[in-house]
Parts: sequence; C-alpha cells; structure tokens
Amino acid sequence: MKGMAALGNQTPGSVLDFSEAVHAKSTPYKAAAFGSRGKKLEICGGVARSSFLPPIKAVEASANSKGKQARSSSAGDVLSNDCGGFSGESRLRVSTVGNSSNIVWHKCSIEKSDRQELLNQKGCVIWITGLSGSGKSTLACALSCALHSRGKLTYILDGDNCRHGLNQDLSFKADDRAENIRRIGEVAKLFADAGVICIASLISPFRKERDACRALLPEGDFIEVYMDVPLQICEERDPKGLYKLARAGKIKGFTGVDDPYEPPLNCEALMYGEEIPRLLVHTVTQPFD
Ligand SMILES: Nc1ncnc2c1ncn2[C@@H]1O[C@H](COP(=O)(O)OS(=O)(=O)O)[C@@H](OP(=O)(O)O)[C@H]1O
Ligand SMILES: Nc1ncnc2c1ncn2[C@@H]1O[C@H](COP(=O)(O)OP(=O)(O)O)[C@@H](O)[C@H]1O
Repeated sequence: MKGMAALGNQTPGSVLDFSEAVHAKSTPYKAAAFGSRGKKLEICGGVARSSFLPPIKAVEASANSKGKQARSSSAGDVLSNDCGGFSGESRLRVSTVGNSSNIVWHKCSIEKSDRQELLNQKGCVIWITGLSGSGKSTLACALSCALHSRGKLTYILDGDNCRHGLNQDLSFKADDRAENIRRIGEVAKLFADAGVICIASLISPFRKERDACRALLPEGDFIEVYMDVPLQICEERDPKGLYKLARAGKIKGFTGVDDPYEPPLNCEALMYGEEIPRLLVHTVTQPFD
C-alpha cells in the first residue's frame, strides 16, 4: 500500500470543500477517492487519512558507471557547499545521465525539507488525467482555489497551457505526447521539490509514461486522479468543438476518437459523474513535523 501525500498542516480528517471554488451547480459531484493506491477514502464529507512520509534525505550513492543511463539523480554524484561561502565539503563525482555526460550534481545546504518547513506544507504532485472535456482543468482550478484559500501554495501545470510555451515544439503523435508527459513530470517534480503542491492537468493517455512520472517522486508524493468520464459525455460537452472536428476528420489522432487512452489501473482518486465537483474530499494527513 502506498501512503498518501500530506498537503500540509491540516487537521487529520479535515475536508477540502470545493463548493466556493467551482461553478454554480449545486449537485454533489460523484467521486471516489483512494488514499493509498486502491484504498478507498470517504467522499462528500468523509475523511481521508494518510501516513506522512518524511522528507527525502540525500543519500550518497555510488557514481554511475560510464554510459549507464539513469533517469535522474538527487542522491549521489554530489558537489555540495554551504550557502555562506566556500567552506562546504565537495565530493566531486562525474556521471552520465541520458545524453548528458560529464555532469555533476550540485547540492545546496537548503533542502526540500527546509523549504517545506518555510511553507508549512509538503510538496507533492496531484496528477489529473482523463479525456479532453472530462473536467481536468476545472478540477485543477477548484483544487488550487480551495488549497490557496487555506494558505497552501499550489501551481497548475496544464497540458494545454504548457503547449503554449515549454512544449510548443511537440505534436500529438505518440512520441511527442510521451515527451510532453515526461517534461511535465520532470517540471512537476521540481515544483514538489520546491515545496509546492503541483497540480498537473493533462490528458496523459499513456500508463507507462504516467507511471514513470510517479517513479520520479518518493512514494506517497504522487497522487493520481482519474477523471472517469465516458467519451460520450465528453463529446456532448465538447466546449472547444474539437470532438466535432475530429469526427469530421478535420483533426487526426484525437484522444478517444482515433487515438488511445489508457485508464489508470490503480490510481489514488477516481472522479466520475456529470456534476460539477462541489465537494472533493482529499488527502489529509498528519501534521508536518
Ligand atoms: N489530437 C488531440 N488529442 C487530444 N487533445 C488535443 C488534440 N489536438 C488538440 N488537443 C487539445 O490539446 C489538449 C491536450 O493537450 P495535452 O498536453 O493535455 O495532451 S497529451 O497529454 O499530450 O495527450 C486538449 O485540451 P483538454 O481539452 O484540456 O484536454 C485539446 O484541447
Ligand atoms: N464535473 C463536471 N460536470 C459537468 N460539467 C463539467 C464538469 N467539470 C467540467 N465541466 C465542464 O466540462 C467542460 C470541460 O471541462 P474542462 O475542465 O475544460 O475539461 P478538460 O480540461 O478535461 O478538457 C467545461 O465546459 C466545463 O465547464
């Protein structure tokens, strides 16, 4: 069982009420949430409990052998120094990561745990996946509003928005979608490392790539939320008219129409139904140390 990420210093068992944060409809949103992967949390006035995972401590690891591919490393291969000057210990280890050779991880004495303490919250990634029109952006915004109003620092990485900048070189072909997911996963990891609650909201149709993003974070710090809304409903909503264009053959490779979507097998939270998410019971957690 995986633990759920702590979102901050909330009273254990407290509820994130989205009623102020979302549109006007008042019918409760139907949702099921799973705290640890597969472990159901109560919804709509329920309680979500989780085990607090201590902040990661940098562990010295042996240097990568030449040519060995490592996804990323925050441990080992360390060049460290204190903020105050040049007195810090340096353990210079050169490594190769992907196509980057002769690189050295530079470590600072201010770590994730220090930033979390400053912000009084725990950095984590809430990853919202689902078809176009399933309500990802709506939920991301509602979640951000709800947490913000509770004094929690959040940042949304929206697939559409990131494609306006960081990912503007990527198409919707499978390889580019995979790269889109990978990049957003890496950026989300940086936000979490900064102590921010990062809400990633993108179709992210491939299970393998989503799982790779999960693997970038300590256990419990990646909360996968699946918008389990049937294609038919998404298509009826069609707020941007894209499904219509896809059905007319004017957009090729549209997710759900003529491009695949692989639903999560074991996500932390499952959102379904047609109503606006008025209530989402979320994670919560043991107090921050
Ligand atoms: N071919 C195709 N398939 C799916 N979606 C398409 C496509 N072309 C453009 N769009 C618009 O791009 C938004 C999805 O971008 P993402 O970065 O989230 O997609 S992905 O994760 O790389 O699959 C998606 O936004 P959302 O509706 O917010 O999901 C669409 O508006
Ligand atoms: N739970 C919901 N019930 C009904 N309509 C919703 C819900 N969530 C979002 N919508 C509406 O569906 C449309 C698509 O929502 P959006 O958040 O843009 O989806 P996505 O980001 O997945 O494409 C919007 O018009 C939005 O107002």
